[in-house]
Amino acid sequence: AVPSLDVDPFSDEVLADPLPFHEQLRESGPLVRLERYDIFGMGRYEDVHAALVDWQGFQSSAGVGLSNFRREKPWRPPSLLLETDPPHHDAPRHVLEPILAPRALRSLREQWAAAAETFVEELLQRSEVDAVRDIAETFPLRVFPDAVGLPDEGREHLLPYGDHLFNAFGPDNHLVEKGKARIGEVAAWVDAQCQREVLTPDGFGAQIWAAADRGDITHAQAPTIVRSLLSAGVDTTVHAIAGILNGFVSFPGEWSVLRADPDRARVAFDEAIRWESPVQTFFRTATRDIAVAGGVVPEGDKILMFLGSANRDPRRWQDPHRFDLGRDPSGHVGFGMGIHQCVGQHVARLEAESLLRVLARRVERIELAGEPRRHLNNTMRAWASLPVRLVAA
Ligand code: HEM
Ligand SMILES: CC(C)Cc1ccc(C(=O)O)cc1
Repeated sequence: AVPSLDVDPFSDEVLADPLPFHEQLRESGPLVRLERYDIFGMGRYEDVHAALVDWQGFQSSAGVGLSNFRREKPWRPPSLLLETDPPHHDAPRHVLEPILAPRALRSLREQWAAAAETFVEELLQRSEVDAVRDIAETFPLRVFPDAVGLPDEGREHLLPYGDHLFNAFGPDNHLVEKGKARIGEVAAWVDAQCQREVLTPDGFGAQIWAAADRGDITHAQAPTIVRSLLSAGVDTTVHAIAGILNGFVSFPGEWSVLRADPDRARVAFDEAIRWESPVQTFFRTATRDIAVAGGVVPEGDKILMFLGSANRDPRRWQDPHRFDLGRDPSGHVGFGMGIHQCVGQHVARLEAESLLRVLARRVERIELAGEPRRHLNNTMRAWASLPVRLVAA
């Protein structure tokens, strides 16, 4: 029989420190019933990986949150990538892939390297900063909206939009409630930025509209695909960069490793995604009674995949809790896996790498300078504050 746990994975206590629950989940078995929400949970790398790559058995079009779109109306029109399955998923994905591919980001590499130099120069005017507010939130919000092609005003809507979106993948708890008051106005602003006339002619957004002109997607689909960039591309990178800095603060020896070899900035990013897993969880829905390791998931049931747990599963990773630039982090599921694997991961990597290379050259040591504070979110592993001292090289 499938073992069951009565723990609430979306409780403040588990969201603040999920590691004990992840251990309990992995040790209970490959498939576990989470009674609190009448769903299944998977915490081991092998089983999460298997479910992620089996898009026929575990679908996305019923929603990747707790809410089943077959039974409840989504709070916003579904994404044409995240919340679709083949064949509907194919065209939007094939439009975004070349726009966000490494070779398409070459000009951004130079622009973001220069932006990082300017940013770090400003940063080093102060010796103590908050790594969340002054680094992780500031740099991405300075470079990414420009790359999409957004106008300057109103960008303060982006973080609240993402925060509510990621909360809304979970149950309707106090975290979702707190976003409801403003989300109407915030979502209206985001939707307005996806219209062709507000986007600059050379950004990712304009390239999506150009794909509609070519007939690769319809003009009706274009704004929702632009919305995907604004939904997935901000809070994720902000919390990932905060997570990387937390990694270096928690394992100071690793900063010396990076300074000795700045080319390690790329592997540092992926090791940080594995270790922190900014996107901790999301769901799939069984398309039929499906036999998996540990039991059968009935058709229509939701499966919650714990990426953060899979990325620290001792069955897959040696010394999993150690942030280690010497390790090969490839294969981590922090960007998902399979046909929905993060299409923006190269943009995220470039953002982090641009920043890390300059910090590694200009900053000799990053030290904790106060009590870190968690930012709770149903899906994201995030910091509210991370006071640090930057010792200039
Ligand atoms: C460190 C930063 C990021 C993390 C951790 C992250 C994580 C993820 C994960 C786990 C998925 C898979 C979702 C699923 O399988 O249901 C995903 C999908 C996606 N991501 Fe990212 N992401 C990041 C940055 C970005 C950026 C910068 C963009 C846009 C430029 C982006 C756009 C997308 C889109 C559009 C999808 C849906 C892909 C599909 O369904 O085919 N992400 N991301
Ligand atoms: C980890 C994923 C849930 C992040 C994400 C959010 C939103 C979208 C979209 O297409 O709106 C895509 C990906």
